[in-house]
Amino acid sequence: EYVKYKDPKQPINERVQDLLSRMTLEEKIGQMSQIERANATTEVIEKYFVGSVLSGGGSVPAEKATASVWQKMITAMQKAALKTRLGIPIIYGIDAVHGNNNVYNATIFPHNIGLGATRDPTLVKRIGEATAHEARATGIPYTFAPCVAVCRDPRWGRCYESYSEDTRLVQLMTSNMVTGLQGDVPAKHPKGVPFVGGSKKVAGCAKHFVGDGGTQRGINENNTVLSFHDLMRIHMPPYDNAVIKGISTVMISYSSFNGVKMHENKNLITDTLKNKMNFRGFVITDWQAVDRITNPPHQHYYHSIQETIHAGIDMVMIPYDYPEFVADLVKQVKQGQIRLDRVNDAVSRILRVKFTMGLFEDPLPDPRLHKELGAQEHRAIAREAVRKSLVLLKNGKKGDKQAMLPLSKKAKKILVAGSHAHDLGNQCGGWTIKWQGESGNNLTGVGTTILEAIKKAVSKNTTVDFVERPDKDDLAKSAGDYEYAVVAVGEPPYAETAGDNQNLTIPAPGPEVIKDVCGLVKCVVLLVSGRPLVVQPYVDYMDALVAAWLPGTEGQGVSDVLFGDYGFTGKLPRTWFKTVDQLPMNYGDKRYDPLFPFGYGITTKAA
Ligand SMILES: OC[C@@H]1[C@@H](O)[C@H](O)[C@@H](O)c2nc(-c3ccccc3)cn21
Repeated sequence: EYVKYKDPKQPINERVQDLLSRMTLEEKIGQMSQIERANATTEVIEKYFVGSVLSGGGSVPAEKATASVWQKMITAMQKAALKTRLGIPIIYGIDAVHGNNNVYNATIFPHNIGLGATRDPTLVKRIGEATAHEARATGIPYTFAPCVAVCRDPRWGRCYESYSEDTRLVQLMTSNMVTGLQGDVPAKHPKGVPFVGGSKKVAGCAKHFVGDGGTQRGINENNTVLSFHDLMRIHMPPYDNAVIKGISTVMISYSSFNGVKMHENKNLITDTLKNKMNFRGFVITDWQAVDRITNPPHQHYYHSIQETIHAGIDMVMIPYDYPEFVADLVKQVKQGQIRLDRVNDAVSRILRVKFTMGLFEDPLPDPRLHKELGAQEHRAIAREAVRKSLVLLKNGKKGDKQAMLPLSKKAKKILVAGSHAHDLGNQCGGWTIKWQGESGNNLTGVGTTILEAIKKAVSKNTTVDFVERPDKDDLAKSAGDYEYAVVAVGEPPYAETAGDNQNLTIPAPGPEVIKDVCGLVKCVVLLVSGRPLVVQPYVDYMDALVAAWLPGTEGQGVSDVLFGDYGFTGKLPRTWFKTVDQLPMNYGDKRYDPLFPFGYGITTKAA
């Protein structure tokens, strides 16, 4: 018999209403549930009418799983969903935040702070497009990106996930990343209605709503204390850009605004984002965030469900305790403690996204896209992004006859030193294969370290010595042999609270390596970090200093610029402080005394 919601020629709102009218309460609440891959068996998907499955950071079907292994897993889950009474497809989500970064052999792009340094919106759009293709290569139609945080304090462990401290720069990059991931919204597309342009694009997620980058002292998930005016001036504008570009989903922040947990902030989620800004996609929680609005977590869980659903949450990321969530929510609706029209609104929004993105017509992964994973053209875009993200902060000492950079490719002998010279894990940072990332070279698959890139760039007659931690006395004997040294040091990989840091010093033995090597050999220091660090005490030792941020797998982007095939064009996306006791200190503050100001960057021409 004719089933309206299955007819793609019907208007989306009519398909939504028709399907909603056929659903039981259990089927509705199943759609509101997002569970973790590890327990998303076909039985669970069928029994709970699960609406969404996610890979938490590092959650993969198998170590070094190929694109086809990913697709097989998702296909099995999807077929289970399609077997349910109404055949509503699941939407599978993952954190593809700098490429499809959980996946072995994926192209790993620079993290957002580096993209902010490029000041190149069309590049960011192309990165979004490439990321969408690499996600679809693994059968994944939904990414929890872009993070549109405006990081106001680099002590925050997630500052590298923020494009900038400057709201307008974040807005510019947000518009372009959303468009790259989801596709260009058609002309006259109504503001706020979600849009995904077909099966090579993915649904995006603007996160973490709102003020995640404004917490006190940068403490992750903590309290953002601001006037409402300043919250709307500094942290809200990127969400308006995302909504205008048809963002499909918005993820709520663990943090609080003036002491109110964002996950139960009805005024901001419903009154502001949904009603005033007309966001028509779905609002999703962060991981176990309903549990975590209380301390200790999961206290009064029954009540927390009521508070968060009433605040405007539509989909709940309940990786493990979905049975309790579903039972509690069904009970509260049946007893009238949670209104059915709130549930209907949530489910309508979820269905609207699934219909819009064509999930009902195209529910299954497309094996023809396997080759998109780690494709050379994506690596070329990533390499371009690395080139444009590098910020040159010093280029020669006072009185030098000539600048230090670009380096000569024809030097007889050079030294490469430091913990970040030959370490892909350090180069990629957090959210890489594993949630926290990991130092070392056996994680990401295809990639080029800074050392490997340097070796490829120099002439075949150049000897390249790599000593990760040179001994000062040994070096003193051989220093004269080296025309110059490249010292790559910085931060180990980290994610979220593990990255919170109140002193922001360069981790040992970085400072010692800088002093030892640069004290004996002309040196350029590459700082590989998720944010500005304390460098003032060491700058005088250096002949040149480059902020490289977290460049990802395409290390040749670094050598391209070091050796002058391309000029330096990057500009600081955030203020470089002198000392941490100045923090928070942002461009535009009355008291502004940086080592290097927001927007600073020495430019050079290609040699
Ligand atoms: O990976 C899903 C989301 C991600 O999109 C969010 O940006 C991030 O805040 C986040 N933290 C956890 C997470 C935190 C602690 C333990 C386990 C998982 C999970 N997630």
